[in-house]
Amino acid sequence: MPSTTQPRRSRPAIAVTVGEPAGIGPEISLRAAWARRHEVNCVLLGDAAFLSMTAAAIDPAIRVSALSLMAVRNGGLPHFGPERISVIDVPLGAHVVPGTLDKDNGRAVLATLDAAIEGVQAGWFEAVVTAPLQKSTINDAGVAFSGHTEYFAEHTGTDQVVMMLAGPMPAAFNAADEPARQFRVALATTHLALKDVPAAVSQEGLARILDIIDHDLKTKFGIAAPRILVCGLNPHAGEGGYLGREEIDTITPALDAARARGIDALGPYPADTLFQPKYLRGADCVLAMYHDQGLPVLKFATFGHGINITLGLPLIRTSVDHGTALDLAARGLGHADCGSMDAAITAALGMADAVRNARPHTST
Ligand SMILES: NC(=O)C1=CN([C@@H]2O[C@H](COP(=O)(O)OP(=O)(O)OC[C@H]3O[C@@H](n4cnc5c(N)ncnc54)[C@H](O)[C@@H]3O)[C@@H](O)[C@H]2O)C=CC1
Ligand SMILES: NCC(=O)COP(=O)(O)O
Repeated sequence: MPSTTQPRRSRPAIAVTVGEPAGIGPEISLRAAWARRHEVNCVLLGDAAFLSMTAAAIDPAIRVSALSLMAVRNGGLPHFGPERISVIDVPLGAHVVPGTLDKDNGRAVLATLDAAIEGVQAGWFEAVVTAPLQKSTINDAGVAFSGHTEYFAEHTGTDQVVMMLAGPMPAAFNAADEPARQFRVALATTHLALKDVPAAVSQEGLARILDIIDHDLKTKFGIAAPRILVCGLNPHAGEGGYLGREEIDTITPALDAARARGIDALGPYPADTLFQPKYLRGADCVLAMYHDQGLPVLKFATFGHGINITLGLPLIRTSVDHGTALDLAARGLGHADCGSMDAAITAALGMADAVRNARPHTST
């Protein structure tokens, strides 16, 4: 069966969940969807009346068309042109005061995630991009929730996913003759109290995480032979066992086993000295053991242009590298930077292309 590169659909449809309504998510979603409308059909999932009002306040030229979820279920996604942004209406529970959280809106935020998953599974969307939500508000609404990453895993029946953030590699970390590269940091554990991290790092878990990173970098990012550098858990990667034994008992055996399966994974490296050009030049991804071991470094280098990607899902999900920025939302529209949302949309399109091109098809 011949396999040829499949052209991108002229205007692919992706779902954009607008996140916490009192934060900057609705604004950056509308701005990015409007700015990119000729290239991509960003279908917003949120409260249509609230988004129409917000759109009018951002720019009266923005046109919004409300769709009911039921109508899309029955008739599919209508093929509107780029002169308007489609919004699938997921009504909020309470009036929105920018910058002020209201737990009565928590469940509606979750309902946008459910609609996005349904839409990808039904073939309406090629990918999902999520604007930031407030994890505490969902919990205040009575739903135990630790993040999109875990929610998408659970609601797609996926046992193991990997959170990876990525952004442009700082110029100083590139050789002069080298093309621009991405700086990627994946996490072995996600939203977990620090005291629970050591017990959550296991040989079996690391095996699955390394397999997912290797697989997804190949299939969704087109990297033929990904090299993954792995951090230790303890200071100085355990200092030969004197500062902790996880490197000896867990991480090193997991890396030996991964290499035996053909995965190019090296380490464990002391995390405090790994993030320097000498190591990063040859790496496609760094695997950190926990959230605040890897993400401060990545965000220091790329904040505002970085993205968050969930690897291992049966769908494409990208997100911004920042949170709800309630402080900015409280000040009114026009203060939030859209760079990360824009990058998340670009990445989702690129991943959708890679997946489409990897699929064998017969020319007719
Ligand atoms: N993907 C998601 O849903 C994410 C959600 N969060 C949630 O966001 C909430 C707030 O988190 P924080 O730690 O306060 O981080 P935050 O990213 O909301 O804010 C940190 C600082 O960065 C600034 N900032 C953030 N985004 C910006 C933008 N687009 N343009 C300009 N400045 C920006 C804010 O004004 C603030 O000073 C938490 O509930 C957290 O769980 C955090 C990260 C990702
Ligand atoms: N620091 C990243 C973050 O908190 C985003 O989490 P998620 O909601 O994408 O799972």
